[in-house]
Amino acid sequence: MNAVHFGAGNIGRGFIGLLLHQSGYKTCFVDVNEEIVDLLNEKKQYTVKFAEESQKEFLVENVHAINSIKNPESVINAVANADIVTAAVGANILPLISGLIAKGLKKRLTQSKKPLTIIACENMIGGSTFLKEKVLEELTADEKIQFNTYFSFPNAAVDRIVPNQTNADKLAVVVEPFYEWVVDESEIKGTNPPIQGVTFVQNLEPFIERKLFTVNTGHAVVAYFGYLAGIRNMHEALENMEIREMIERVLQETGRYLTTTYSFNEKEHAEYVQKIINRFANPYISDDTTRVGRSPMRKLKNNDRLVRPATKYVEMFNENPLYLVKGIAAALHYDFKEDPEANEIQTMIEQEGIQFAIEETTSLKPGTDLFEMIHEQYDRMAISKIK
Ligand SMILES: NC(=O)c1ccc[n+]([C@@H]2O[C@H](COP(=O)([O-])OP(=O)(O)OC[C@H]3O[C@@H](n4cnc5c(N)ncnc54)[C@H](O)[C@@H]3O)[C@@H](O)[C@H]2O)c1
Ligand SMILES: O=P(O)(O)OC[C@@H](O)[C@@H](O)[C@H](O)[C@H](O)CO
Repeated sequence: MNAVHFGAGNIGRGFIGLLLHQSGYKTCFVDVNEEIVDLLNEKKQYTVKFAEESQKEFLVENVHAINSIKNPESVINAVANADIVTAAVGANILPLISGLIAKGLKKRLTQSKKPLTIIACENMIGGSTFLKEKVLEELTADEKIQFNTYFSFPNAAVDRIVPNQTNADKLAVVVEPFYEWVVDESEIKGTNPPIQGVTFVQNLEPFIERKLFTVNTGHAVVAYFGYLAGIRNMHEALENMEIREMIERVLQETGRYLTTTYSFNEKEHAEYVQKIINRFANPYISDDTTRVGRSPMRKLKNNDRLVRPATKYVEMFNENPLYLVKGIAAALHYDFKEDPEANEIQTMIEQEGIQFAIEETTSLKPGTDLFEMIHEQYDRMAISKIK
């Protein structure tokens, strides 16, 4: 079986690539990073090591790679002949890979009518649907009908902490042992792709919201408060008692929303939360607050990990979630110079003011309680010691 995976980065190699290999696929990685592409083609294998006492190691074999800038035709052929297509490139990059996927799928239809599943493994709600929309933009009305008959883009939730890598071996990846990959099977045409370790569900919404609004909301809040306190490492941030309290409170707010909306039992959810906080504190992983806080514009969007649970909380309980609001204000203060989106927000605040920046980043409207609270917390943080 042949897999094509876009994005040979941390999650691509350390999570998706490993599971595809363990399921018997030969994986073709597609990437724009010349060094990684060349190394994959030279070695045809790499190692994945667990960040735990045992340091268990796995060898991922039968891999190669295509540089999509230099060899777009090869990518088109690979997609045309694939048994599964996956991606973990980042939400903002999906529109950049959609053109090649569309061309690959068009070519596939000229040679076979075999169904194909394409899964975007990004931290976002509706990642595969978004990729599908971008692919459909490349098609005629007739082609769209054919695509809808043969190709599935099921949404997915993926969970495994893979920090930025600092290994001498550039292909090796250190990952936490925990993982969860949940795929919406209600969208799949034909049979579910055989991937070991994937949980197929009929309704993904509870799973993606639970993951994004617990793991990623908690992670983001620790990262932004850690950064503002001058801390560069996620462990150290969690050792700070104020930040520890902040994450517990934020996850109580998202937990209240999640357990009220879905059938998660409160006790089990509390255990899920504690497990996640322990994962963040895994001493065998060294993760940067600036990796976890990366791309604050994306993280502040109204359908992402901070603003969406906050708006849902207000809608559901008619109360304001103070700690989520503090997390949003901290994200607006995040000024890491090497992060283009952080710079964009800081420039916007300097040139247009904080009101404009809140509206532009979160799409919330001035005058609403949530908007005014974010503004107030932002101002408080600006004069408090933390900044
Ligand atoms: N790292 C984690 O802990 C983790 C966990 C779950 C989900 N995710 C999600 O997985 C996705 C990838 O994250 P990551 O941490 O692996 O990032 P990463 O930066 O390590 O990997 C992204 C890869 O995509 C490649 N890329 C960029 N533009 C491309 C293009 N046009 N075509 C093909 N490849 C391209 C990059 O060169 C890089 O190798 C993100 O959406 C992230 O939110 C990450
Ligand atoms: O990848 P992002 O930028 O959406 O979020 C940063 C981290 O929270 C994220 O990568 C986690 O490590 C991951 O989602 C764990 O499953």
